[in-house]
Amino acid sequence: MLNQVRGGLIVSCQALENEPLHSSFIMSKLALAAQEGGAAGIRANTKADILAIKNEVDLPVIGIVKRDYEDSEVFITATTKEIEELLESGCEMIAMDSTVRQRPHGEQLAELVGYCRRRDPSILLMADISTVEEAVLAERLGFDCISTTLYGYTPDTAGSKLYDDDFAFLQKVVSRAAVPVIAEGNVLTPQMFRRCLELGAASVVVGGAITRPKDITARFVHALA
Ligand SMILES: CC(=O)N[C@H](C=O)[C@@H](O)[C@H](O)[C@H](O)COP(=O)(O)O
Repeated sequence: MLNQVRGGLIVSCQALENEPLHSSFIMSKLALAAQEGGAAGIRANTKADILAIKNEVDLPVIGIVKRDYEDSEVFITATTKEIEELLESGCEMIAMDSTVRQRPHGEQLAELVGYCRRRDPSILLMADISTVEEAVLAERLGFDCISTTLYGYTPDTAGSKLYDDDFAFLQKVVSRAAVPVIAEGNVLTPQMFRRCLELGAASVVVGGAITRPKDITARFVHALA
C-alpha cells in the first residue's frame, strides 16, 4: 500500500454525527469522486463508512475509529475495541493516536501495536503524532509510517498549523524519521500539497479542503469579513 500512495494524494472522507454530510453513503460517493479525480488512497472513519467505501472504490484505505472516552483525550483509534472494528472493515492500514497522552482504561500504545501484529500481520500501521519525540517513539514501536495528523490538536501544540513556517514541523519529522512520513492536517491548497511532497513527505492526506463543503463555504464567506 505504501508504494501505491507514494507521491500521491490520499483523500480523507469523514463526517461525524454533528456534521451535515454524516452518512456512509455520502462518504462512499466522496471516495468515488476522489478516485475519479486521481486520488491514490482514502482515509476514513468507522467500520460502516469503510465498508461502504470499499464497495464503491478499489483504492487502499487508511481506517480510523473516532470515539470519545471520559477518562482520556485520545479519540482516534484509542483502544483494542476500535482496532477490532477496523480489522473487520477490510482497510489496508490502521491509523491510531500515537501521542504520549494517557489512553482510555490505561491501555498502552505498545500493547495495541502488538495486538494488531498478532491479529493480522498483513495490516499496516500509521502513527498519528503531534511532536518529533512521538514520531521517534512510534518508529521504535514498529509503526510502518508516521502522520502529522495531531500537530496543532493537542494541548501542547494547540494554535499551531502544519503549514506554519513553510511546514517547519513536517520538515523536522522528515529529517528524523526513517519510515515514510505522511503530511496531514490543514493542507488546504494544491500548492501546499505539492510543497509537502517537495519537502520529503511520502504522501499527503487532504480532508476538509476537499470533503468538508461547510468549511470550504465558510472560508469563502469569511473572506468578506
Ligand atoms: C485532528 C483530527 O481529528 N483529524 C482527523 C483525522 O482523521 C480528521 O478530522 C481530519 O480531517 C484529517 O486529519 C485531515 O485533515 P484536514 O481535514 O485538515 O485536511
